[in-house]
Amino acid sequence: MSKKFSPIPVTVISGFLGAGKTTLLNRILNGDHGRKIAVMVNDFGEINIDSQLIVSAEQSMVNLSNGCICCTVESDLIEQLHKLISLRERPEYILIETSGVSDPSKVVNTLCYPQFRQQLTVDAVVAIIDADNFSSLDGDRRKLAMDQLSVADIVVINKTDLATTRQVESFRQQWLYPYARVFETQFADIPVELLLGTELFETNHSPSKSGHQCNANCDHNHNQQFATYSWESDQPLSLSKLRHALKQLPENLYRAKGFVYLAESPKHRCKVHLVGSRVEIEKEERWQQMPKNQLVMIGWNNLDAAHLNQALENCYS
Ligand SMILES: Nc1nc2c(ncn2[C@@H]2O[C@H](COP(=O)(O)OP(=O)(O)OP(=O)(O)O)[C@@H](O)[C@H]2O)c(=O)[nH]1
Repeated sequence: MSKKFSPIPVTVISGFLGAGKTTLLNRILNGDHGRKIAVMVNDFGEINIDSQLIVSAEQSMVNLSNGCICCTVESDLIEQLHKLISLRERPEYILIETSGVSDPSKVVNTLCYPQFRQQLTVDAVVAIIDADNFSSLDGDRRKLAMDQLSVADIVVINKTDLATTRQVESFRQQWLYPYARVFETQFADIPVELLLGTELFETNHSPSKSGHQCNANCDHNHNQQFATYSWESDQPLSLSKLRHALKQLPENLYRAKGFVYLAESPKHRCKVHLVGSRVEIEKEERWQQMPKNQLVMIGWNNLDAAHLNQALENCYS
C-alpha cells in the first residue's frame, strides 16, 4: 500500500428492506460511469441472495459475512476494505450496499477510522425510501428507517409509481432533512453522475451544518430485532401454489427474496420478491447450475420456522 494513491471514494447505499437498493446498485453498475467499481454487499439472511441479484460482470464483488453490517460484521467489513485497497489494481470507486436492517452511520464511522484516512473518502450516503411501504412501518422499524434517512446526503424517494403525489409530498415535509439532495424515482432511475463523485458527505459535515445526525453509537442489535428464515430445496414448485402461499404469510414477515425452480418453466430460474404485501415472481435466464429453490425471509417478533417450512413444502407441484 502506498500513500501516493489518492483516497478511493466510497458511496454507502442504505434504505429499509426492499426499498430498492439492489435496483439502484444495478443501475449504477450498468450506467455510463467509466469507472472500475468494487461492490460490497451485506445480506442479513443466511444465503447470499443480493450478490446473485447484481447483474454486471464488470466490477469486483465482495460478499460481506451474513449478519448486520452495522452490528455484527464490522470486523469483516474492515478486513475486506483492507483487501480492496491493497489490490494491485485498486478500484477507482467503492459502493457498499448495506442490508435493509442496517444503520449506515455505523458503516460511515468505520470508513472514517484513522487506518483508512489516506485510503478512503466517504463521497456520499444514499438512503432509499420505499414510497409504497414507508408509512406502514411502525415502532422500531419506523425508527430505523428514519435513522437511515437522518444520515443521508442523497435521498431517493423510490417506487413513486406505487404512491400518490400526496404521499410523496408528505415524505418531503415530514421526514427529510433540508440539506439532503432529493430525487423521486421509479425503479431508482437516476443518472449516475448525480450519485457518484458528488463529495456531498464532506460538504454536509462541515462544522457550519447543524442538525445532521451522524450518530455512530449502535445501541441496538438487529440480529435480535429482526428474524430470518432460509429455505432451500431441489424439488419443483407450482407457481399458483407458491403465489397463494406468499399471499398467506404472517404479517410480521415483511421481506422475502430468492430464486425458485418452477414446474411451469423448469429450464429458467425465476426470481421472487416479496415486500410488505406485494409479491413479484419473474422469469430470468436459463439455469446455469442444477435447478433449486433458495429463499430468504425476513421479519420480526420471531418467525415460526416450522410453519414457514410447511407452507413452502405445500407448494411442491
Ligand atoms: N413498482 C416498483 N417496484 C420497484 C421499484 N424499485 C424496486 N422495485 C421492486 O422492489 C423489489 C425490491 O427491490 P430491491 O432492489 O431488491 O430492494 P432492496 O432494497 O435491495 O432489498 P433488500 O436488500 O432485501 O433490503 C423488487 O421486486 C424490485 O423490482 C419501483 O420504483 N417501482
